[in-house]
Amino acid sequence: MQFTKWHGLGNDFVIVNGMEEQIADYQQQAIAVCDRNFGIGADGLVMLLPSDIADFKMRIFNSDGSEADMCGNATRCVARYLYENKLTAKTVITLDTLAGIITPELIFKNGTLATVKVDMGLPRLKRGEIPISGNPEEQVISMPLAIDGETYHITCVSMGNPHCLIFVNDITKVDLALIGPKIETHTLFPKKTNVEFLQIIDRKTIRMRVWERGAGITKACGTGASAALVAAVLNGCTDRQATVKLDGGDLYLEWAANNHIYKSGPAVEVFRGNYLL
Ligand SMILES: N[C@@H](CCC[C@H](N)C(=O)O)C(=O)O
Repeated sequence: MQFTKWHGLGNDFVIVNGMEEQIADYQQQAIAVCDRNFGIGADGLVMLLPSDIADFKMRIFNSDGSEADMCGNATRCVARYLYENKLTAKTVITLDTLAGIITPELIFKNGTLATVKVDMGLPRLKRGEIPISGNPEEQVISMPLAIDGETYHITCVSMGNPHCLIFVNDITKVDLALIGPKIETHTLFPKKTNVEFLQIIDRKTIRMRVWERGAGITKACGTGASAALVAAVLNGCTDRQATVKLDGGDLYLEWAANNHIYKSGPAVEVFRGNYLL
């Protein structure tokens, strides 16, 4: 199986052109290739497939084999992969995902790729859309949640996939590996959730660390950074444009007047190879 290894701020993916490669079971393949000892090593497997409603279909599988609805960092990598491998000549590419049509745009300056800007679509705030148990019409903004004797104030946002965001005064004091899985698998979240801790630096800067559903601690999360901006605005902490500083680097976010979230950042190819099935 021919593959290419990419990352967006250290959130890394094995990208496979599913229009060329035949894979019997994507979930099993994701577990195998993502393994950092026995496989290629990645946070997720991205399959590129044909679509009737967009330029391409993107499917993303977490390292535990579960399929995710969307992946913000992967969309930037996929756009650059498609363009540089001449699978499209377009610089604005539509991707059919389980979260709807997502549109990355390659932005060049003086002939060199400067950034990839992604129209991440609309944030969804109702419990029923995220999903969170309880009244499906309600929003969850700074709701107290007690775990192991500690009370966290959670704000929940879907960017096609679920995010539970928690503001803290000092992010270095958060034991993400301990608390992340407890919130991910809490009974409030019927489809589990991604978990983000946020420290507000100023009205234009957020520091974020993430525990991802199905992948654990990762260096960055594009849907999570998008949800972080929404949560920060809803809690009155930042303006509608902010930099989200992740362990792997910075993403630039805007919650625009059309209510869409726009996210800009890098996409890097690391190596190509032939995986022996
Ligand atoms: N790293 C991604 C999100 C990947 C999917 C997530 N773990 C889920 O299960 O929802 C991003 O950059 O958005």
